[in-house]
Order: sequence, then C-alpha cells, then structure tokens
Amino acid sequence: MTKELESLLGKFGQDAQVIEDSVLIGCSDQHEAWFALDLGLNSSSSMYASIPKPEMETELRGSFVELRKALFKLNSMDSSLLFTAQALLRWHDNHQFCSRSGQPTKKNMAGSKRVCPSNKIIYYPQMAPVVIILVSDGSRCLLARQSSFPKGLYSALAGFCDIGECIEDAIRREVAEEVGLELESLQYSASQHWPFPNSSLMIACHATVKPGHTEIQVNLRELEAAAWFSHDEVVTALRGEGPYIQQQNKTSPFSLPPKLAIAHQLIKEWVEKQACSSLPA
Ligand SMILES: NC(=O)C1=CN([C@@H]2O[C@H](COP(=O)(O)OP(=O)(O)OC[C@H]3O[C@@H](n4cnc5c(N)ncnc54)[C@H](O)[C@@H]3O)[C@@H](O)[C@H]2O)C=CC1
Ligand SMILES: [Mg+2]
Repeated sequence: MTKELESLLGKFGQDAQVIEDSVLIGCSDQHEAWFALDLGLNSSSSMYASIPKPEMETELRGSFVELRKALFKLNSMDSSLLFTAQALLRWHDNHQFCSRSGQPTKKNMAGSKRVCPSNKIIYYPQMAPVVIILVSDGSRCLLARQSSFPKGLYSALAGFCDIGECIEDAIRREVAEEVGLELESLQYSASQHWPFPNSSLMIACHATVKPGHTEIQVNLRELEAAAWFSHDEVVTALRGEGPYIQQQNKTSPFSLPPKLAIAHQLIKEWVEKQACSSLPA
C-alpha cells in the first residue's frame, strides 16, 4: 500500500517523505494498521497545495465530497474512521508549534501526540465534551433549530460543557439557557465522537420536564426556533415524509438529523420508548 501511495504522490510531483505525516486511525480485523494522510487539497496554506483536485479525482476514479454531505452516504464503520482521521489530522495541523517555547513540535509515528523538542512538553489530541439532550414532557419531545441548519431540520438541544462543570450541570444549564425549562429527570443514552466544529465527545441523554412546566422561552441568540413535537410528527419525519412546517413565513418539510448523528439515534430511541409505553398492559 505504501508503494501505491508513493507512486501516486510521485505522479503529482510530491516527495514520499510526506507519508511520515500520516496518523494511525485504526486497524482491520486482520490486524493491518490503517493510516490517514492529509493531501491538503482544501488548504491554500498547505505545503501540498500544489496537488490539483480534479486530476487527483481522475486518478482515484472518485470525487471529493464535503464531510458533512458524506454523512448521508457513509456506513457507521467508514464514518467513524473518517471522523477520526479528519479530527486527528486537523489537530496536528493546528498544533505545529509549542505554545510555551514557540518552537516547532514533532509528531510521534502513530500521531497520538506531539512533543516540543526544546522543553519536552507533550501535547495530546483533545476532544471537547458536548451534551445533547432530548427533552420530553411525557408525550411530546422538544426539538430546536439554529439558523445554520438546513431548512426545516430540527435536532435535540446541544451545548459545550463549561470548564469545571459535570455532565448533569451542563445539561440543566443548557436546557435552561436555550429554552428556559427546568428538568425533572435525566437518563444517559449513548456517546459519539463528532468532528464538527473541531473534535467533540457528544454525550447523549434523555430528560423529562416537571409536569405542567412545558412553556418554552426560546433564546433567540442561540436558536432560531424550538417547539414540542408529537410522536406521530416525529415518526413521519423519521420516515422522511415531512410533515410541512411553517418557518419565517415559508413552509419547509420537517426533517431530522442524518442516521449517523447521535441526535437521530436519541430521537429514534424516544419514539421506540413511546411506542412501548402506549401498548396496553
Ligand atoms: N452529532 C449530533 O447528533 C449533533 C452534534 N451537535 C454538535 O454539538 C455542537 C454544540 O452544539 P451548539 O448548540 O452549537 O453548542 P452551544 O449551545 O454551546 O453554542 C455554541 C457556542 O458555544 C461557544 N463555545 C463554548 N465552548 C466551545 C468550544 N469548546 N468549541 C466551540 N464553541 C464553544 C461558542 O461561542 C459557540 O458559538 C455543535 O457544534 C454540533 O456540531 C449538535 C447537535 C447534534
Ligand atoms: Mg446549543
């Protein structure tokens, strides 16, 4: 494989030395190590910026797709590898220099850390903890959208943990800040590494509000809209069949995050729980 890569880089006038910049992202069932290498095709400042994208697409018989768009096409195994690769390569790109000495740092072979040769400080890749919460009032769930989301797309509430905060406090603060609701109970669901905007560890939980305390006060500095959705509305949206919702004098089909996003799994889990709880005893 290294030979194939060397010959590919050679065709584009690149030195095989750049292979040393690759990072370990996993291994196959047969214990073959998998590495990722950034060819810098999107970066004008990159030292490999001279590689022309269209020619590389022809050579590889494929086409480059923006990572967020690829979310709709990838399976969970490929997406996990790609997310790790993207997050790790970007971390290396952003940690080229020691913040204490200003000297260039050096990557270890696997790419699991960088060291400053002058003062021996070790830098490790980091993830920011983010809580993601699906709030329910017993029969409906609360979904919200930011203006940057695709039209009609609603997701669970989310937010970065502040320094010194535990997960429970971050959840209660985010829900209070974004929609002005007080939570009654919390239940952990699952977690996911998410490469956007940098590298986050998404911690997903279900939550319920106190009975009768369901009035939302949308924080318009953080959200464009938030609303309670019924089980039927969510089921229809999960099937990709709308319904249409009114948004700033326009109607758009109500949609949910892609399957690979933990928000989708949280919503699906809520729908399944609702269906079970409505079955006759
Ligand atoms: N995988 C999934 O299913 C989902 C993932 N997300 C991710 O969760 C992240 C957080 O959700 P938001 O509602 O945007 O967070 P948020 O409600 O905390 O607001 C974002 C703002 O927080 C500030 N902030 C504080 N710490 C930050 C840090 N370490 N990095 C970047 N900004 C920081 C910035 O000012 C930023 O504009 C999003 O970036 C999004 O990518 C959100 C929903 C679903
Ligand atoms: Mg938020």
